[in-house]
Amino acid sequence: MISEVGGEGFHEDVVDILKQHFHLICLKEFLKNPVLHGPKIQAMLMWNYSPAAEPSLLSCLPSLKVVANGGVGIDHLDVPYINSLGVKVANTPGVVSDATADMAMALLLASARMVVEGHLISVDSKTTSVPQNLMGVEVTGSTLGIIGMGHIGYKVAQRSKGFNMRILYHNRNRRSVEDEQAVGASYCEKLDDLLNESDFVVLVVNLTPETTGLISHRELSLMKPTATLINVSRGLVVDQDALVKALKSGTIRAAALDVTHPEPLPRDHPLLSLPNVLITPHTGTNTHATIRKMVHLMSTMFISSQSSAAAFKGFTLVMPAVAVGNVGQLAVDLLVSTLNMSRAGYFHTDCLIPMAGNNPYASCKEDAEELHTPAEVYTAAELKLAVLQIRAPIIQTRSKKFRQQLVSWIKASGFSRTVVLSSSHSYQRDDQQLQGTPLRYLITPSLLTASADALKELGWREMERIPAFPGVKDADVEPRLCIPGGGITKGLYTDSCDEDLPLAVLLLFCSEGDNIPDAFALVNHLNDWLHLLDSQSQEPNSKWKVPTSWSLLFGSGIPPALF
Ligand SMILES: O=CC(=O)O
Repeated sequence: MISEVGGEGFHEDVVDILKQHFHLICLKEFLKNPVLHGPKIQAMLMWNYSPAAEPSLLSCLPSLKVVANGGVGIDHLDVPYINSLGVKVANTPGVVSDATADMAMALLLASARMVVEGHLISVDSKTTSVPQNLMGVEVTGSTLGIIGMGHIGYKVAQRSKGFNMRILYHNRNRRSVEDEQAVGASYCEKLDDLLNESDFVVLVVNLTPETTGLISHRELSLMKPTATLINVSRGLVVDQDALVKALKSGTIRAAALDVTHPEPLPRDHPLLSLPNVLITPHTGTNTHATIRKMVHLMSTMFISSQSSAAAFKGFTLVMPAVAVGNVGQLAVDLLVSTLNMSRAGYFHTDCLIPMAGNNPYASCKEDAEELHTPAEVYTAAELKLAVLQIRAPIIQTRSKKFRQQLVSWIKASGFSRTVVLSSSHSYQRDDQQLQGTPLRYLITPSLLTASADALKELGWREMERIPAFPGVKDADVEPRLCIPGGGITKGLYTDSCDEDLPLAVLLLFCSEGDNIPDAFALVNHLNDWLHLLDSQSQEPNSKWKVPTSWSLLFGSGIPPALF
């Protein structure tokens, strides 16, 4: 259920994504016959705070499983109450961060340089001369105080570094020294110090009981009279009456707000008539690219391995086989990291050794604390690409079951093709496999039809079938496919042939050891086919972004002092 298409609901531009995944019903339609529709609704997708997840509505939705919020802030949701109904709450972190940080910078710059005032003068029919007294304040080299150094706050810092700003931040937890150094930010344990010293104060906190009214009379009075307050978090973080007073009396220079309380403000609200306020209507995430990412994340988080909905219709799936040197997994790591893929969900299976760990692609401490599991699905919607990363060994006796689960999920999800990245023991190569490239492919008949031309152009080499008894050419016995060390590769390929599944295997002969160069070789090979990264680079490996977790790949090594 959604509130509506257009108006205050989901933008027309994203409805195609929703329709790919759901049978949509709008609130108005639902309300015409709640008894009929109620039991069918499994997900409520909120946009712009609606439909409101109120008891009167939720009680009509006995089959509801998830309330998914478009946006990261869920302060408008009573999460314990919703959970008590057996309903999960989801939001869209990560994908909103860039656009929101951009908005913070837009407000900061516009307020500092009086962009809106300048525009109004420029288009005013009475303007006859260029005003000399429209004076802004300098951004470059000034001091920025970021309150809330989460994902978005950190991105504000990254941007401000380019303006040569001195960056202070206040956060519940101090970030790592590496995070601080990367953007040149200094931690202010005391909020008061940050307020005292900053020329621009940006609010990027979540709204919680602790942050409600965080900026009130006392805090504003600590700020410089030349300072600007920028708010991209929630209106209630600022005591608006105190802000009106501070702006009127010159306690601070100006405020630039993407958020207010309420939204929009009553038309006679004093903030609206102050000359030193810039207000935008909570449009921090409003870019076509970002709303599509948000909606895609909201949609794909529901996909279950049991689901029969073709959730990834037309997508290419790339997945590793857990094989020699984990080359496939490392190659998939490079894809997720470089393409900045979003985690869309988990592949639920009882066939992998259970494990959990930190986020392997974390770019900051906060991200690193996210828990990750052995089989996760990531997507890059624009590229119609999904990957299933597998991080644990398959339980030996469950290999067949795992393959069956994979095949049925791949089929149900509607992938147009699957590419398995794999490897095989170098030392077990057959004579004919010893020369030339160590890269091989396999392709199922149903994918061959679609890819024959591409393969011809690539000039790739197919994995050779080898005689059943090495050295003995027995015409009665068909040569066999043999992938030593390849894990489920052979089984998955054979199952896919039987099931008519469009699947290719790209594999590399290699040995256990430092398999990073092998991973680059395999992912570059994949890229030659799929053109996921087109950047021309002299050094083919440098176009890939190495995930942070790779620094832990080989332990801490042998102490150099030994040599
Ligand atoms: O306000 C925007 C969000 O919560 O993502």
